[in-house]
Amino acid sequence: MSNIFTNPHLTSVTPELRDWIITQAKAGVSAPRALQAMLDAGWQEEVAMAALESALLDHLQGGLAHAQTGSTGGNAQAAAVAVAAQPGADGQGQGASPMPDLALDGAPAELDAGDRRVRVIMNLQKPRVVVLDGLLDATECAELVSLAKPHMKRSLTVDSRSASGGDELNADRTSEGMFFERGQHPVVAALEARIAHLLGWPVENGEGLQVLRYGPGAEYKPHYDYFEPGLPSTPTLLRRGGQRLATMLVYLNTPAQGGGTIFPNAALEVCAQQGMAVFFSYDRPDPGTLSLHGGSPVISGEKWVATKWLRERQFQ
Ligand SMILES: O=C(O)CCC(=O)C(=O)O
Ligand SMILES: [Fe+2]
Repeated sequence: MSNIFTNPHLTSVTPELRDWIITQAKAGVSAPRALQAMLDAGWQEEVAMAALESALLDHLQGGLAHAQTGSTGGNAQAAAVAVAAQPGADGQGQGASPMPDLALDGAPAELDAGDRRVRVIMNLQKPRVVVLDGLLDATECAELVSLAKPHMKRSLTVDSRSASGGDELNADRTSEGMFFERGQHPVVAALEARIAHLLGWPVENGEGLQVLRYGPGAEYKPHYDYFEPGLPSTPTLLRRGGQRLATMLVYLNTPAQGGGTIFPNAALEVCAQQGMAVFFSYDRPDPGTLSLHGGSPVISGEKWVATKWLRERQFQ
């Protein structure tokens, strides 16, 4: 099990480690807590301290000409506090970083998805949730289900206690699932291209499409899709393209009863209807985005969905 945190010879700050440290600071995680996560993951204290200090100071010097961090050897905790106090890091969503989003200025009834038009059903600002209709047609939904069916396995979630970011069975998630590679079939590629077109976000920044099946009683309890700062598994997960920023969930069938997607902070339930999709985004890995969501239990029938998670950078 080798990763950026367990290599005892690592003496320089990699871009992934730097991003992870800065993400921690922006999410309000204190420098001592970030340091502890690195120590827990097996880093030598001097190396971890140096990485923390240099990443935060570099970041401050690049983005914050007026930051008062003391001497050039100023301590990392002061730097972390200064970063966390910046606009966009305070839960107000003012960050300059681009986000995947839909072109909904002017309240259009339909959006261009490249090879088709999709209808806009609902547009909520906070949490950011948009419901679309017609992202897939019934034939495409059925094709995705039949391509996925032979490969379905009990869904796993990331084991947050493991620095390797391994998967584990989770009682909160009683669905079955599988992942396609990007572009693995024409119908997968078509959906990926539509999502990229609608959101202005490169296909390459998307994780492989995940298909889930829920039988009667199965559910996915409320959770966040972003990788929680400070957990041992997070640095490893962030290496593959940075944070998750948004989710596009497409309903591949219409369950007879139950199986909607709930957003408890908005008291909202999006009903699962074949071909419709719910998009939601989270501009920082923080509950303040109100992006808590879950798949409510299927009462009768079954539920099939496809999930596309969008990363900050190219997912590999
Ligand atoms: O099935 C649903 O409605 C939610 C699925 C979900 O939250 C996920 O795949 O991350
Ligand atoms: Fe989710």
